[in-house]
Amino acid sequence: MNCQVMNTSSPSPSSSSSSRNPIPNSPLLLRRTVCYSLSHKTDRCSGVQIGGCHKTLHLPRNCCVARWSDAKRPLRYPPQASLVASESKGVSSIPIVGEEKIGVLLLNLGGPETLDDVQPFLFNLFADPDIIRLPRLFRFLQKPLAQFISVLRAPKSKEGYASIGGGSPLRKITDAQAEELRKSLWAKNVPAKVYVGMRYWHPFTEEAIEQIKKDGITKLVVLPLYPQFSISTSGSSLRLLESIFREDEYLVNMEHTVIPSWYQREGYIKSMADLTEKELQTFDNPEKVVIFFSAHGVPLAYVEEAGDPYKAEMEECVDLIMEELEKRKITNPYTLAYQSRVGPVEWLKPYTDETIIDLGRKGVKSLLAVPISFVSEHIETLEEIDVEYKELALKSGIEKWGRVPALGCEQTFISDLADAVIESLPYVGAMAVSNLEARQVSHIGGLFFLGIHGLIVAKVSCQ
Ligand SMILES: C=CC1=C(C)c2cc3[nH]c(cc4nc(cc5[nH]c(cc1n2)c(C)c5CCC(=O)O)C(CCC(=O)O)=C4C)c(C)c3C=C
Ligand SMILES: [Fe+2]
Repeated sequence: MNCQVMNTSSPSPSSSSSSRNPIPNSPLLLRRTVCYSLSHKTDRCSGVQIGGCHKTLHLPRNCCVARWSDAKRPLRYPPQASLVASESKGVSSIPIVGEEKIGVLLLNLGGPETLDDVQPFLFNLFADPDIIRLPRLFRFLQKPLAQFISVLRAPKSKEGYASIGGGSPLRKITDAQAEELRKSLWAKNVPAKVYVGMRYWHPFTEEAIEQIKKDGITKLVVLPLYPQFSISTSGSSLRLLESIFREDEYLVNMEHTVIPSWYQREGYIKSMADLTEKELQTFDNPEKVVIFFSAHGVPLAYVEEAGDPYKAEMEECVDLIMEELEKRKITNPYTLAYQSRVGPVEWLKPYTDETIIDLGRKGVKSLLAVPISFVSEHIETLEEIDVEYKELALKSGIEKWGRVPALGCEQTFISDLADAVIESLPYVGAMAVSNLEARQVSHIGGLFFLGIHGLIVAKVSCQ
């Protein structure tokens, strides 16, 4: 087993928010330091110890975690391996690099494809202990509770899905992203096969894993399609993967790298800034538009009690996009709020609906909504933002409403995801043509070895 450990301590991103223009008296985004610096590592591959947090982790030997926070660190390339495609560059051929067969597993939430799927989809979601977190003693209630809540919520959910065409577009879009990512990897001389594994609907993660085994993949890059990490999204999918891996001899011995979050990547930030800049031009007075970042919420206890880094990552992400816009002389006022709350508990604040009303009251006339936690269109962009929040905004005195589209298959974004994959493959990274090489930046993504569970614990315990 070849292991490599790099110091990935993550410096706070430089910023200049003082010169920007957050909205007065509204929830502002001035925080810029993110914790979970998994920074002091011992250089061992088996039972890796990670200090710097208040917990020590003992982790399996064949899993790496790639972080993207320190793009200026010296590059350490392991010995080069030659890239050989197994067959012609066809979709169906299984990629081989040297002796390796490379796979990329994209993780996403999944969505009901028909209205009949809605209730069973909701059951799967609410049966997840990372979505409804019950005390250990009450875990036996998880499934009955999931059944009860899913039946209760189904009519409202169905109405939403009916209004966007009778089902979620998430599968189609994720499949298209997978195909574009595959093409981009091949174009960069990394012949990899790309799989999609959904958490709550088809194609389930278990199905993707079966295919990965059938294909004899030897190196796997796990890439959640959530830019920011949350216990409820990437965390849940990684926890599931961990349990699947633990019980399977093939998987236990397969090298795999996890990319836990990637909101700091230049390509992602640039793509978000590009789309925002373009949409601002559709307003009569672009400089007067309030840029309204709307992220999916999580219950407050996730952040305050369980240590979910989601809020910190979201705030840093917004800062990075605004910094990029500022470089382009775009210094609009902006704010961040959280949408899509479910149930009676308190969620991350400020809430999107309350913030819209507040902005209307303060005399804001033009608003550009930027969906920030999603990379695909789905019910929360197409229905909640485009219909519900737009209607609320217009009622609240906002006259001009715009919305930045989700990234989907946007080219810079997909190419950057491909680079993220390449940089997480040490033996491929040396040979592949990623933008990183073109920029002559010394960095392979900061690899360190960590188990998936360790990752979740580490992410959470370092808050
Ligand atoms: C960053 C993204 C997301 C976070 C964080 C998240 C947390 C979270 N969600 C629920 C409850 C529901 N989510 C639903 C759908 C849904 N959620 C996300 C993303 C995040 N969820 C996506 C991409 C989707 C799929 C949309 C689609 O097109 O199908 C739903 C179902 C829809 C509805 O009825 O509103 C529920 C319910 C909780 C409780 C939670 C954090 C604990
Ligand atoms: Fe959700």
